[in-house]
Amino acid sequence: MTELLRHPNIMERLQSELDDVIGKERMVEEPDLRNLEYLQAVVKETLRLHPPAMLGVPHSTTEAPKDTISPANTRVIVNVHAISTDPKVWENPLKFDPSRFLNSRMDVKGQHYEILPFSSGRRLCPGMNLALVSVAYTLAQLVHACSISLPEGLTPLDVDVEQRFGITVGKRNPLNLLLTRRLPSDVYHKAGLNGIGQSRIPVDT
Ligand code: HEM
Repeated sequence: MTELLRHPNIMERLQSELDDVIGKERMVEEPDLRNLEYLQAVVKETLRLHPPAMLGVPHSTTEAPKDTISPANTRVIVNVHAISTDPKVWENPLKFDPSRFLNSRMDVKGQHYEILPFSSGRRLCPGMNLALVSVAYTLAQLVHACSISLPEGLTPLDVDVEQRFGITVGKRNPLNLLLTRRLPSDVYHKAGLNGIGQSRIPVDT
């Protein structure tokens, strides 16, 4: 959400994909996710530039792996963030640009070693599929059902980007947003979301 507020053109493109694919007469549903190519690209680009587990979980070798110089019992910590922002692999690596994942086979599921937000191999995150669906679904519903803007007087350049480092990385300070309805009232009513109106909601993502 922070990157979308910093890049209004990307927010607009995402919103227009949602309007094209879903329309404005109903909410996003889970089966829609596979038809939202740009949304999936936004999720992948977020995991590339802001992997929640910047440093993977430490592992150690039980025996010396073939063709490597590490002896047995070497502790290995993969720098996930360094891999997915490596300038030898990624053009403009620090730029938030979801379109780099359009028409690309590159995925985040541990098959492409250029981007490993869920790690890879037998200790791959077992919550990966749940996480990918939950993040895409939540983002799609928010962006489709709400116009999301900054509090009055703030510009995209003012959006706070400070991070809090720990086992996982998150935002240091909550994001202040203004959410307003953008679909006809009966759509919220049918979804049981009558409470959505015009309010400031801190979002910690
Ligand atoms: C965007 C969200 C998530 C990211 C980026 C993420 C990433 C990771 C990473 C990098 C690891 C370390 C893998 C390794 O040992 O090399 C991991 C492990 C793990 N994750 Fe996730 N995860 C996410 C969401 C979830 C969810 C939703 C669940 C459960 C519902 C989950 C459950 C686990 C568990 C149980 C492990 C330990 C697996 C093991 O040691 O074998 N994760 N995750």
